[in-house]
Amino acid sequence: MDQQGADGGLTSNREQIAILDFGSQYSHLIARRVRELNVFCELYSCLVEPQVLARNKVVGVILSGGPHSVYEAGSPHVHAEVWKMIEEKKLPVLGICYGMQEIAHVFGGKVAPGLEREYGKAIVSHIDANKAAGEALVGDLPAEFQMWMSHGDKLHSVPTGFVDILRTSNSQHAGIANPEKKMYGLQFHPEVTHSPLGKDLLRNFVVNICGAPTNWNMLDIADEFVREVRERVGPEGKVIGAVSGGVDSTVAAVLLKTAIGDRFHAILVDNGCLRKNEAVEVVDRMRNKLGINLRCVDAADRFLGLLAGKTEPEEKRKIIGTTFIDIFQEEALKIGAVDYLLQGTLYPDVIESISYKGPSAVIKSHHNVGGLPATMHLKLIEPLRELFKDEVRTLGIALGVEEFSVWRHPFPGPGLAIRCLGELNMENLDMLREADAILIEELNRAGIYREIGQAFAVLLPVKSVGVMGDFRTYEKVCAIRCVQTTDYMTADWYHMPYEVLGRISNRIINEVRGINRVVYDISSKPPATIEWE
Ligand SMILES: Nc1ncnc2c1ncn2[C@@H]1O[C@H](COP(=O)(O)OP(=O)(O)OP(=O)(O)O)[C@@H](O)[C@H]1O
Ligand SMILES: O=c1[nH]c(=O)c2[nH+]cn([C@@H]3O[C@H](COP(=O)(O)O)[C@@H](O)[C@H]3O)c2[nH]1
Ligand SMILES: NC(=O)CC[C@H](N)C(=O)O
Ligand SMILES: [Mg+2]
Repeated sequence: MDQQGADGGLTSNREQIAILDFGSQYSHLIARRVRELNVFCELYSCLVEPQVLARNKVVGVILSGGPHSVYEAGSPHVHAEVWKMIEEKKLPVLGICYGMQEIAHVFGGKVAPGLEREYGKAIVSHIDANKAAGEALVGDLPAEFQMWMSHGDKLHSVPTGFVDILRTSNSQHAGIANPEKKMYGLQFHPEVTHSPLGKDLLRNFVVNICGAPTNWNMLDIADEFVREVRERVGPEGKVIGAVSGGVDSTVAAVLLKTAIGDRFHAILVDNGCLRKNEAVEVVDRMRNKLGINLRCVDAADRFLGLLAGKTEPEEKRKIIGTTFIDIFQEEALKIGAVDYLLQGTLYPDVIESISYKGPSAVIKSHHNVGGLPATMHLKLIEPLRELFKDEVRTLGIALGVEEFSVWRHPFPGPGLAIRCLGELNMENLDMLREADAILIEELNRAGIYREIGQAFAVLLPVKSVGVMGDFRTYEKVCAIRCVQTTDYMTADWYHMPYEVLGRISNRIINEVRGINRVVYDISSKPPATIEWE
């Protein structure tokens, strides 16, 4: 299990590939690709201190791309002590784009602006005279292959001890190698899907050249976690956990229950902003299907009382966030002698706070992980801290969590409070609950629920005129939002078949009193966000 050190660095006891992030938009993708090879890796800031890396069992290093130019004053560079460590431990290094330019910069090559910027597909071929030098990295790739480029700077001469191994029509230096030092550089991005053989190339580096173990597999992780929790909590210790019925907290709860049985107390808070029948269904599923000791705290009136008259999205979130924690602490006191709190933090949450770019601007307050109040004395248990969302899903399946829970779309903690725009009241929330239930039912009926990353209805604080059965109506507008996404950081609107859209619209207008118009949201993220508030 990862632990956060005093200097903010992580410590893990697994052999790993360290990815140093120079701020590329693809850095997370490098991590994803390496994980898909069943190899454990972690993302670090490119400015990582040597002692942070030294605490981990690093078997190889990947330098990511980045927006800067190595020759500019103030551009980021790997710590000299880290380079020293790499050389002393003879760690293999793969530099990608800026990463290759960094290798060139450090080892005496020349990097300068190219005549043409190069974005998009490029055909890469081997440099036959240096075949032996590139053998370990690209020896098994065909004579020509397609890779994705995204750069403006270029290598004008190779660094000392390196030779060119790959070229494109635009550059003699598309790939460089120093096989003695096991150091390689690539001008292109093997991590993106537009580089079809990129995964083979990465496998050659991490598995063959670095010798990283390919044992990152979800069942082993589960066993390891269960052992660690038993040790940490001891034979008597109790743990409480906030469990929403979403995939993250469900998988985390199953792990805790396996580790300590009924000494794990799961709590579902009904904040009045859950979906139709949700509290009843989650309790039923958790207790009866998964055997988890879960209690529902009905706090709908308390939340709605505090939210009355509030319309500003961030204010709504803050009220809900703090009230969740208040309830949690009250429940911990009732149970008594609870030392630990289970959280469903995922790896992307951790990455956000360590990336080179630093924590991004706060768009929505949920992005602030670790915003727990100082008055909270519970110690954290975060079993999913090393995992990406799809790894959590794989783990859920391996642990026998039913498909329904595993594939559920994410549902935000503040729930319908941020989908009922403007002022909240029970009448509007009930309207939204009905519309949302119809939407989800129709997506399931059409067999397209799993094609969509997230789907929901939004109740707009807008009225429009309609005509129903010869009467004038003046009622609310409901927006439907369906997006396709893998990481929820970017998203495209889902191109929903017209017949399904038609059925959803008809049913909502006919069946939900108070709504007389349905519109479909066709905004991507960015510039929109997934939620409306
Ligand atoms: N109604 C709730 N009752 C108790 N805990 C909750 C509730 N809603 C959210 N939480 C807590 O907040 C955490 C973050 O919520 P989040 O929605 O990101 O995760 P999730 O609900 O587990 O999964 P998903 O992202 O798939 O919805 C949850 O893991 C859970 O611990
Ligand atoms: O637990 C949460 N608390 C929140 O306050 C919150 N706001 C957004 N989300 C979820 O985050 C993902 C990205 O959403 P946005 O594009 O709207 O930022 C989407 O999956 C959103 O549903 C939240 N989750
Ligand atoms: N994608 C990158 O890493 C770009 C690196 C550098 N800024 C260039 O334009 O060449
Ligand atoms: Mg949720």
